[in-house]
Amino acid sequence: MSSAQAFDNLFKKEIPEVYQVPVIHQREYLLNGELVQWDGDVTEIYSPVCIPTENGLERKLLGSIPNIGPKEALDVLEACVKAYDNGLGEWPTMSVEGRIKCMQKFVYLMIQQRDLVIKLLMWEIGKTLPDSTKEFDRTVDYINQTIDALKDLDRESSRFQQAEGTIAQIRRAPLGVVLSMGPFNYPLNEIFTTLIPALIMGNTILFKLPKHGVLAHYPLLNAFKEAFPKGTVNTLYGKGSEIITPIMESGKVNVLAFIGSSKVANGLKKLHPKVNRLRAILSLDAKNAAIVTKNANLDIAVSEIILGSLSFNGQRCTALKLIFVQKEVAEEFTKKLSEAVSALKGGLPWEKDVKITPLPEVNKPSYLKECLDDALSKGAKVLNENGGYNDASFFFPAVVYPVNSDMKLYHEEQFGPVIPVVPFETIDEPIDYQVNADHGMQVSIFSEDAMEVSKLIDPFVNLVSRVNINCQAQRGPDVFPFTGRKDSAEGTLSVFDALRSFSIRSLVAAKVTDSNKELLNTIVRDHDSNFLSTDYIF
Ligand SMILES: O=C[C@H](O)COP(=O)(O)O
Repeated sequence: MSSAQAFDNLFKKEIPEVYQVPVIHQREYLLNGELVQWDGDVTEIYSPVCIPTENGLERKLLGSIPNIGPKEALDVLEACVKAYDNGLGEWPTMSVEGRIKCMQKFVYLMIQQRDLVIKLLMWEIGKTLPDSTKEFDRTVDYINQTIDALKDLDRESSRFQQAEGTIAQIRRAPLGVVLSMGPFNYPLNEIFTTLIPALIMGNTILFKLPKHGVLAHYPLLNAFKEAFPKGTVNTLYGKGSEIITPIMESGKVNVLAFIGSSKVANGLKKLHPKVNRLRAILSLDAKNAAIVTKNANLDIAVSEIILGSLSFNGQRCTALKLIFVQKEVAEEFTKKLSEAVSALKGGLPWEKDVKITPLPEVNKPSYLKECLDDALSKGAKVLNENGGYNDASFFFPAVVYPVNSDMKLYHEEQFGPVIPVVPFETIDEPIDYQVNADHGMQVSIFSEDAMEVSKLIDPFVNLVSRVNINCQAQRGPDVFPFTGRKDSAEGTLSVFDALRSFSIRSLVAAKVTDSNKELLNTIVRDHDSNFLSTDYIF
């Protein structure tokens, strides 16, 4: 069967009614608790799912969003600054209990929109039905876990610490205005891993919507409006260079919460006139390696590497983007890997058992082809059937072998369905790769030999922020810390860490005297009667 025949009908099938979504021409943005109507420029939003037209395959129009300008963006910023009011606003001074109640209302309203958001995720970013469903449900779980973690943190804050004749209560205070921006690959889940903890800690939020996955947030706009006090969450739509530049230049953003490339993150930080006053929580570049030694169980390695390299078509920062295989097992491994990749089903996001779907980034297929051409011209081959087949937004995964350090695929973060495989003789080679890389997020080591694994863990725990043994790389479970070294991250996210990242410890301290002990116990009881704690130090 030729490639063209294999995927001939990919975009020509009837789309079941149950997966259809309405065209959404959004004209509102959230400013100071109101859904303000926009009648200026708009940006049209297209799906990676194409439809046949007389001009050939064309991305389906899903709707449009406001394209606000710098003036409106600065109004949105001012609403955020005003709602924070130097930490004296309604939201930053609200009790923890009050903030939790607002967040619970938000979750309740969000869940009402579950079906529509899941469908929009499939249409807008091409994520499969199981993965879109998981993204939504994981986000709800994340918010609920965050609420529980905040209760724990608040209990901690109620206790006093005593040292050298001083007693102190260590409280967690908000930081100010948080600009939250994130990528298309987890437009809901990953953006909420900064937005939600920042919000619940009492900060006010400027939410810049992602380029793809923006309409999936439309059904949630009203939930933000209804659940939180005016000005607590405000939304921004438009070109980053036009609207984010003046916002950063104003110097009024206290925290930049950004998930994307280190180049953009550094550019944004530089715009701030007092960068020492800016906290940055960043999740950035990564080209995570897998290392398959001659002692690996190759079947486990293959199935985990397929998950790691090709889940959501490889469009994950945690994806395995370079596979090192020891020469003794390279032939057997690449054979098993390319057979397994050839068997993956390509299709539309809602189709049963489909693993490979159309890509939202318009230029991605041509970029991937460029990477393949570069590798092929330098002696590599595509090993699997249909590898690199491309039609409009669809690109079937390619296993490329043997890759070496002269090729783009060795260095660049492909963020797409291409698996470069590098043969190695001694373990020094993958270690050198990681030492010389500008990033350091995760590695996956495949070996059944405990001594070998043990020897490999030691260098890698100092080079990356997570070493996976006989499994793919990933961010979750969300209670685990998620960070990276070098250009991969700044700060740490996780259910627990994020609450700390988006707050600052603020002490209430006093000399230890009988009268102060009495005073402080009263303060703690007052705080606890408000809410949670039952433990006292005295
Ligand atoms: O794109 C980066 C995400 O943090 C990956 O998350 P994940 O490992 O849960 O797919």
